[in-house]
Amino acid sequence: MKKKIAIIGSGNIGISLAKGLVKADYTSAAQITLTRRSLDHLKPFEVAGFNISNDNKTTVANADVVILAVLPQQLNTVLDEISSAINPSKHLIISVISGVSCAAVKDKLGNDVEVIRAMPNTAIAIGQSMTCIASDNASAENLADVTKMFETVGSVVKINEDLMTSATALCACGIAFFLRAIRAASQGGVEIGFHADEALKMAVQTAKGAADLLLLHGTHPESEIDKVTSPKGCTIAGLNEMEHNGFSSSLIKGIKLSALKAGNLYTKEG
Ligand SMILES: NC(=O)C1=CN([C@@H]2O[C@H](COP(=O)(O)OP(=O)(O)OC[C@H]3O[C@@H](n4cnc5c(N)ncnc54)[C@H](O)[C@@H]3O)[C@@H](O)[C@H]2O)C=CC1
Ligand SMILES: O=C(O)[C@@H]1CCC=N1
Repeated sequence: MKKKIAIIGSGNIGISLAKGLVKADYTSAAQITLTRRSLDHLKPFEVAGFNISNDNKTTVANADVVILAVLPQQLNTVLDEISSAINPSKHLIISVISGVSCAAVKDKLGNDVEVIRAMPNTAIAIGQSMTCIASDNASAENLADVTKMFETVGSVVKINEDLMTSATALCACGIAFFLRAIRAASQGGVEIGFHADEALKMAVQTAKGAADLLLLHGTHPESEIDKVTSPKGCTIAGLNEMEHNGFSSSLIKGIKLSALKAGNLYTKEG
C-alpha cells in the first residue's frame, strides 16, 4: 500500500484506526500522518514511527486518503481549513464522524470529491472492528479499496447511508454497551464470592465464548440459550429475573436513544 493516509483529528478512534492498520500490516506508520491541535499528545506516536502534525492543510495536501476523525462539532472548522487543499482527482475522503452525511462534507469540500462514510468501533485497534460503510458518490473501485482496508481490521458491511446513525448506535456505541454488561456480570460475580480480578476474567472469557459460539456456529442467540437452560434449572431462573427487570428492554431502549442522538450531533452552522 503506497497511499499516504492523513488522519485529521487523532483522538480515540483516529489513534485506534492508525494502530489497527499498522498492526494488520495494511500500511506502515511512515505512510500515516496523525494531526491534532496539540502535538504533545502525539509525541509517543512519533516515536513509534508515525508522522505527526498540527497543520491540517499541509497534511491533506501531502496525502492521498484523508480520514476525518474529529468530533461533529469540530468538523466545520476543519473543513474550512482544508477545503483549499483538496484535489478531487487525487483525494479520497473517509469520514468516521457520526451524524454527518456525505452531502454535508461535499457541501464544504466541493461536489467532485469522493466521500465515503465509515463507522468503525474501537476494537479496530486489535483488528476486531465491526465497520459499516456507505457513500453516495464513491466509485466502485474506491468503495472496494476502502472495504479491503477496513477488512484488514475487522468485518465490513456496506449499508445505505440513511442507516449510518443506526450503525453508530449498534456497532460503535455497542462496544461500550457490551463492556458495561461484562462489568455488571463481574460485579455480580464478586457478590457471589469471587475476587474482583478473577470475576472480571471469568466474565470476559464467558462473554467471548458466547460471541464466538454465534460467530462460529452461525446460530441464533436463543438457540444457544436453549442449550444452557436446563429445565427447572438455575439459568432460566436468572435469565427470567433479568427480563422481569428489563434487561432486553433496557438494551433496546438505549440503542434507540443512541441512534436518535447520533442523528442530531451535527449542525451545518457548527
Ligand atoms: N470513539 C469511538 O468509539 C468512535 C468515534 N467515532 C466518531 O469519531 C469522531 C472522533 O471521536 P473520538 O475519537 O471519540 O473523539 P476524540 O475527542 O477522542 O478525538 C477527536 C480528536 O480531534 C482533535 N481535534 C479537534 N479539533 C481538531 C483540529 N482542528 N485539527 C486537528 N485535530 C483536532 C482533538 O484534539 C481530538 O484528539 C467523532 O466524530 C465520533 O462520532 C466513530 C466511531 C467510533
Ligand atoms: O459517543 C459518541 O458520540 C461516539 C460515536 C460512536 C462512538 N462514540
